Formats: sequence, structure tokens, C-alpha cells
Amino acid sequence: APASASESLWRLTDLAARRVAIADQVAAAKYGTPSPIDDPVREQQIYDSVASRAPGLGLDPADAVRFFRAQIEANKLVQRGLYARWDAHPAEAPTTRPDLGQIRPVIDGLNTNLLTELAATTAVRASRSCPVRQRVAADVADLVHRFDVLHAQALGEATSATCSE
Ligand SMILES: C=C(O[C@@H]1C=C(C(=O)O)C=C[C@H]1O)C(=O)O
Repeated sequence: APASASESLWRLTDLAARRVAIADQVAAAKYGTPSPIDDPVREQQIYDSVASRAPGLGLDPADAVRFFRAQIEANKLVQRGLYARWDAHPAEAPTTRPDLGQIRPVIDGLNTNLLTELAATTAVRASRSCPVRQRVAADVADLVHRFDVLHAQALGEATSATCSE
């Protein structure tokens, strides 16, 4: 049977939540190193990849890029929030430093799955019920992922560009 609107919107939201959660590892990889939170070159690579794959999935490239802009802003919101937390409370700072080179391929995989689900949700994202469905899905994701306020805010940002009307 085809996935229901709620199922597909849930899958999209859960993927966005996993992308928000992985920002913890990105922040831990960069904190205390010269690598900046913002990497415009890496961001542009993602936007170019998304824009080139969108038409093959029936998506408007500009719409797909707008969605990913929200994912990336959400990721950086988490990184900045964690930096502030770790600066204020050094005891909470990570004690091991993950390798960004191992995290980015995971993000690439999430990006691919997000693009697939973005295409699968085109109808529900254009529906009048989208904002309510999206809010419910984000609230459930906050619970499932045990998000604190910072990560819940980031998921709110990540899902702010989901509904197309
Ligand atoms: C996640 C990273 O940090 C930032 C956020 C990005 C993203 O969400 O994909 C990409 C580049 C950086 O601006 C990273 O450097 O990989």
C-alpha cells in the first residue's frame, strides 16, 4: 500500500531530527580546533548536489535548496548552542574528538534520504493540513529523540520550510 501522508511526513521529520542530532558530533569534531562552524564551501557542495538531483525526483530545485538551507541552519544552531554551553561549562565539553571526515558521509546519506522523502511528501506538504501535521510530527520527534530545548528549537527551524503553502 502507498505510504499515508502522516507516514511519509513522519519519515521526513525523523530524518530531519537525526540530522539535528548529528550536529552534536559535528560540534565535538570542531570544538577547540581551527575548523569554523560555518563551512560555506561544504554548504555549496550540498546545495549543488541537491539542485542537480531534484528534477530527477520531480522536485523544483529552488524548493529543494530552500528545504536544505533550513536543515543546514538548524545544524549550525545546534553547533553554536553547544559551543556556548561548553564555553560556559567546560566540564560538559566533549573529551574525545570525532573525525569530521567520518561524520560527513553519514550526513550525505541523510541528505539523500531527505531528498527522497521530500519527493514522497510533495502532496501532503502542499495540503492545508500540512502545518498541523508537521507540528505534531516535530513534537513526536522531540520526544522520540529526547531532545532538549536547543535541539527542539533546531528541529523547529529544520521543519520550518517543509510546508509549501
Ligand atoms: C555540518 C557541518 O557544519 C556546517 C553545517 C553544514 C550542514 O548542516 O550540512 C555544512 C557545513 C557547515 O556550514 C559541517 O561542517 O559538515
